Amino acid sequence: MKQMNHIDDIPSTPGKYKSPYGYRNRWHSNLAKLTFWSFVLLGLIFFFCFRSSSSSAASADLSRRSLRTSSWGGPVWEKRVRNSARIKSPNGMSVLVTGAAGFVGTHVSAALKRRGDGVLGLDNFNDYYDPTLKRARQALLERSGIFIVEGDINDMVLLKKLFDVVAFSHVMHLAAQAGVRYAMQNPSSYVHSNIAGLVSMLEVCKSANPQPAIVWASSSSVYGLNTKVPFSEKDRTDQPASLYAATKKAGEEIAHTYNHIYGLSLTGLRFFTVYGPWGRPDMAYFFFTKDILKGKSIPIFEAANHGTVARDFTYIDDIVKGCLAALDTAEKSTGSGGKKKGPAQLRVFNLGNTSPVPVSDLVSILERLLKVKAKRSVMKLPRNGDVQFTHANISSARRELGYKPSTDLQTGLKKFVRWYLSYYENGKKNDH
Ligand SMILES: O=C(O)[C@H]1O[C@H](OP(=O)(O)OP(=O)(O)OC[C@H]2O[C@@H](n3ccc(=O)[nH]c3=O)[C@H](O)[C@@H]2O)[C@H](O)[C@@H](O)[C@H]1O
Repeated sequence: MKQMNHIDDIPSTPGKYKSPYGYRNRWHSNLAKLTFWSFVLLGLIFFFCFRSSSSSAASADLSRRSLRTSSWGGPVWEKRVRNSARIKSPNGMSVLVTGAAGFVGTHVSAALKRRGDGVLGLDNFNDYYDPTLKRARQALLERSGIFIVEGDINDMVLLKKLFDVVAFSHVMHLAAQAGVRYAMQNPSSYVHSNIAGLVSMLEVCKSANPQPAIVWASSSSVYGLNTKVPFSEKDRTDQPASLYAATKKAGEEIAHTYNHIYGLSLTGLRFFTVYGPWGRPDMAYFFFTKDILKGKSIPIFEAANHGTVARDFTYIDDIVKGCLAALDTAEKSTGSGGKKKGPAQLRVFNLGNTSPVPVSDLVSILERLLKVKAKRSVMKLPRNGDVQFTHANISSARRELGYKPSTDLQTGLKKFVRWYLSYYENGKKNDH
């Protein structure tokens, strides 16, 4: 009975249990609770440690993959690097060209090599557009003795190694995430390449001994919503219309900082819609050609009230001349051991053609060259970063670089179409 009573005495609400043994029983119950919660806590600690270590491994893996650096190093690799960067002409320079498998990078590298400069390429061969085109450009450069190291500009260990092996006098920094409209799809790739990548490059350059002079690709897009034409370097550039433009503008400010603090010689080139053979398949003139030939309709943008959309299309050979002149006139950086020793050169130039052409005229030229009528689908300029027109004032580049563009759109597109047909049609490559 007593037992029954005892069992009956256990209340449904434990806190209300009045133990006849008072303190001792409460102590036992507290100990049990403490042990239970300690196990729970330990379990949670283990769970979170495991989770965070596996997620940090995942993010490290992600960052490793995003660096896209293939294996490098060793005596054979170093010999290839040195040979490629070896200067062959008396007053030549040794140039590290980033983005060497890109459109402008390939042409600039080939032109430097032709005149006897030492050239080493660096490229991550990402798949923003068909990598087989980049590989074909690489093969082209290899035939003229240019080695392209496969790696990302964010890989500072690799960059430092390149400067350990070769004392580059110049860096032609063309590696970037290009394209105005793609910035809405993949914003972080613009931050990764155009901001973080630029900073990694400048960090390594500032510590290099000797510091190289740097020429790098900015963009006409920095003029953004500026309406004063033609665009002059003195015009405002604080109204970018796309994230791409904003990252290029940020690059110009970053260049100012590294020039100011470390004495790096820096020249930014604002390219205006560069086109030509071996071009970029994401650009309008390129995919218009492909789609006209396939009989597909092409979207031609127009501004409000049927306003004309126009670009100051600039032919690649003119751009290459501008790039080489910028390298040739670049003064030495003034710092050493990461410290500034005196004021250094800081420049920015427009490299355009000074004659904007409406996009509809570009299509008419392509129709004549391809002998195929385009299926035009005129549509409103989408609000995804495009500006209505660009027009370069090039008097500064003319004065200081001797820059004189000489190829009109008709002539340049003729050369592009000839290349396009031989590359894709005769070569039967259609994966682009
Ligand atoms: O100067 C620059 O700094 C930039 O130049 C280039 O940008 P953009 O001038 O925008 O070239 P691109 O896309 O070929 O469009 C050409 C024209 O076709 C129009 N366009 C475009 C696409 C379309 O479907 N229809 C159309 O009418 C479009 O509205 C535009 O009027 C580089 O890509 C960029 O990386 C950057 O370097």
